[in-house]
Amino acid sequence: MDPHKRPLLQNKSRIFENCYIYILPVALGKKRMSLFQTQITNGGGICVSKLSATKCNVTHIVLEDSVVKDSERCVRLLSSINVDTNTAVKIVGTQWISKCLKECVCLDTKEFELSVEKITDKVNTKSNSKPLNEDRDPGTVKNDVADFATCTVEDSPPKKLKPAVSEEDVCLQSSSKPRENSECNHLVIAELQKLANAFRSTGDQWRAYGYEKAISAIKAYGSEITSYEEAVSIPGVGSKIAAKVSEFLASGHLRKVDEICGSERSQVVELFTKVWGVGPATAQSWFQQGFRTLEDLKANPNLTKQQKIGLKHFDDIQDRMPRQEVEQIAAVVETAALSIEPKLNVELCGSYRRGRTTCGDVDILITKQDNIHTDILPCLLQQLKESGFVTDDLVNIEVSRNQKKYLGICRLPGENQKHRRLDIFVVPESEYATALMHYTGSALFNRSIRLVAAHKGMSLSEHCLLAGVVREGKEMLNDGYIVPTPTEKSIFGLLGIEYRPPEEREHRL
Ligand SMILES: Nc1ccn([C@H]2C[C@H](O)[C@@H](COP(=O)(O)OP(=O)(O)OP(=O)(O)O)O2)c(=O)n1
Ligand SMILES: [Mn+2]
Repeated sequence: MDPHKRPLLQNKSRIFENCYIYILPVALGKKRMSLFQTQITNGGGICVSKLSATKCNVTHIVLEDSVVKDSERCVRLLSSINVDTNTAVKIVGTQWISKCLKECVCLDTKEFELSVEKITDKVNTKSNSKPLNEDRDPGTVKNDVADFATCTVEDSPPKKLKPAVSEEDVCLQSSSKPRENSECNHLVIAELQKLANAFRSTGDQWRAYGYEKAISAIKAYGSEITSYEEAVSIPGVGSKIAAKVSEFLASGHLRKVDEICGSERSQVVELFTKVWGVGPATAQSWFQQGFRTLEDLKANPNLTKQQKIGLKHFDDIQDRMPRQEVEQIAAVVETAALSIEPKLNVELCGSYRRGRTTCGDVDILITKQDNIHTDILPCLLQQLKESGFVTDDLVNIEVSRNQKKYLGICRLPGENQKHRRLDIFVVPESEYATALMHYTGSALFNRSIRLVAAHKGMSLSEHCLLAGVVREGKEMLNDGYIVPTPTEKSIFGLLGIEYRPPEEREHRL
């Protein structure tokens, strides 16, 4: 499925309307449980947390897929909750929810259902042909239901469970081994990242984007992925990448990584594209010409000015800096800017504003009030170069409509300081919020929020938010009109989505 065409959660219709769903927490981790609950609620359904109190309303009981497949275990678990076989309650696997979400409809449960007759038969056989729960002391049944069915994932496991629930089930409820969980996801992510990098360096941006989106989604998901179904249920992970996750879970290995990343060519091309100013085509042609190492490249007479700078500071630029250093660099720029014009607003954006502990560069947004007519950026750069702080220009001042942008390299004064990438953006007051949002990112978040805007007949850029935009395919039939956006919150409001603080913009919407 085209990832751009996948409906966003916010746009999902009320697919679970009239569904009263109880999810059995067994074998579901906290994160997964809450993900399902959120998705059901967003889809207009009701999550029933206490089966005992509302059982007459429950339309669906959802069990983890592995549990549904193990009928013996189902018998044990269901006999400990008060399942009334005479009601039309459907007992389904979690895959039902995943598929409904994926296809945006409330699918028929047949394919995912556990037949109640089948269970009743089994239970009856086990309990000497007596109907479910009939041979049990009503008090015991009540306690089972209270102990088990009211146990939400936040609760600690019931202290004393009746024999109907095994020790194993109790352990699974608390989603054990969180350290191993994240380790396993990290390993999968590392393999997928290799593929993303390889695709990017060969110029296959579309595929690289697909992998990066999936990586971001897996990071956001958090709990251990244990199956293909679970992987594919994560919004942002398509069937092909879910199959890779599943291959890795089964073998600890991805054949595609060997195939794509194993060759000398791919390793060299990937290294070359890390040099600032080098794209996939250039990197490939250098490989073709026989260059293999960064040392080799220094002897290449065809390097551009930017590539020479990128090569000279390669190690420093690759290194991510701590937040404190970002603050020190920003302070130097702010002091210089305010010495030129005290009314300027200087703000840090990029990964720093999103709260990342390390940053690849320093992104500084300077907002200039309409009554300031000084051409700030050239004056600022002159000052920063005279003091020796800015050491190299990568791109001289670029003008885009009302905004100006500078990309370069700087270094803090003092011993052992590294060269760092510095970006400065100067924007007018009217474009402040859209620019702040754009340069805060992340790039993935920006893409997804722009997509939301497009779905609503709007267009969002670093310059402005346009409404009344009419598109036919990629063509703009009507450019629309600018809607004032004084703050970031106003942008979220106009797009009809809940405000997200910068720390929550690491992943797509
Ligand atoms: N292709 C891109 C590149 C950038 N940006 C926006 C979002 C980024 O967050 C912001 C700054 O770009 P950076 O490359 O500096 O990225 P970050 O600051 O997010 O990360 P890093 O720590 O690597 O600098 O610009 C974008 O929307 N699309
Ligand atoms: Mn940055």
